[in-house]
Amino acid sequence: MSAPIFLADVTLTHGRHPAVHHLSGEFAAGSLTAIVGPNGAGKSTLLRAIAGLHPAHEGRLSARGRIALLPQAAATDRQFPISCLDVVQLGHWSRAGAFRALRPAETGAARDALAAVGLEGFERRPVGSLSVGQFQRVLFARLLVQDAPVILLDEPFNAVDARTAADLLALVHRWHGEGRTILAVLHDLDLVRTQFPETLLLAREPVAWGPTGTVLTAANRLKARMMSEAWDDAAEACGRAA
Ligand SMILES: Nc1ncnc2c1ncn2[C@@H]1O[C@H](COP(=O)(O)OP(=O)(O)OP(=O)(O)O)[C@@H](O)[C@H]1O
Repeated sequence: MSAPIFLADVTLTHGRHPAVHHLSGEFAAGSLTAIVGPNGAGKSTLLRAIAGLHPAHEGRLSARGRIALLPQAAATDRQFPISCLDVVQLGHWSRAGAFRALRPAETGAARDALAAVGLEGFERRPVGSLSVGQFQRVLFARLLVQDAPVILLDEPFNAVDARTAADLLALVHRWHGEGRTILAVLHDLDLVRTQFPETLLLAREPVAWGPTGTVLTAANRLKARMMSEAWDDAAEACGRAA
């Protein structure tokens, strides 16, 4: 089976400023990959590009099939008055469209998803009233409803307690067992070592990509740190080609 996500010499920029340089490779179907690297390494930008939310400045990025993205919690505004059930039901939109009413089975699936993340009885609660961990559970319920073959998670376990992280990680493993392709941006390297078979170490340029044990070596991590210390945030794209 061909890879659902394929990148050939991809460069991503914000305005003229580079965020990801010259990334080539593929995420194989059914793979479970951690994306790690220093702050500002381009990890979120890469996920958004794969999700089709950020165009490639150079190179070719192809992503096949439906893709579900869990954005970083800090990027999510939940001050508007919307219930947990409504947020989860938004997961149906890519298939139902914005204009037809949801079928009873779809509402049922959203209720089941809330129950599956431990939030039975939270259907009518406004999301603004939830704790950080409870809201992250709601977003995972929305991913369950999206039922996408490719799932992108941006720092999914940030600021959640150990029990919530364990429950959400179990869902990630369930999705992996179902053959979905999963990419997760993570900072906890112990978690990556024990739970994620593949890793991409990014420092705007790729440092290493492959089996986690071969990527997270001391030498590669030092290289990533040195590359991040050498960043010139005012640089124009694209340094290597210039
Ligand atoms: N909307 C934006 N406009 C301008 N520059 C941006 C924007 N978003 C990100 N950048 C810049 O692009 C670079 C990569 O940012 P990105 O958020 O992808 O990094 P990251 O690896 O996800 O970082 P972190 O671990 O801190 O979340 C950074 O220098 C950042 O300042």
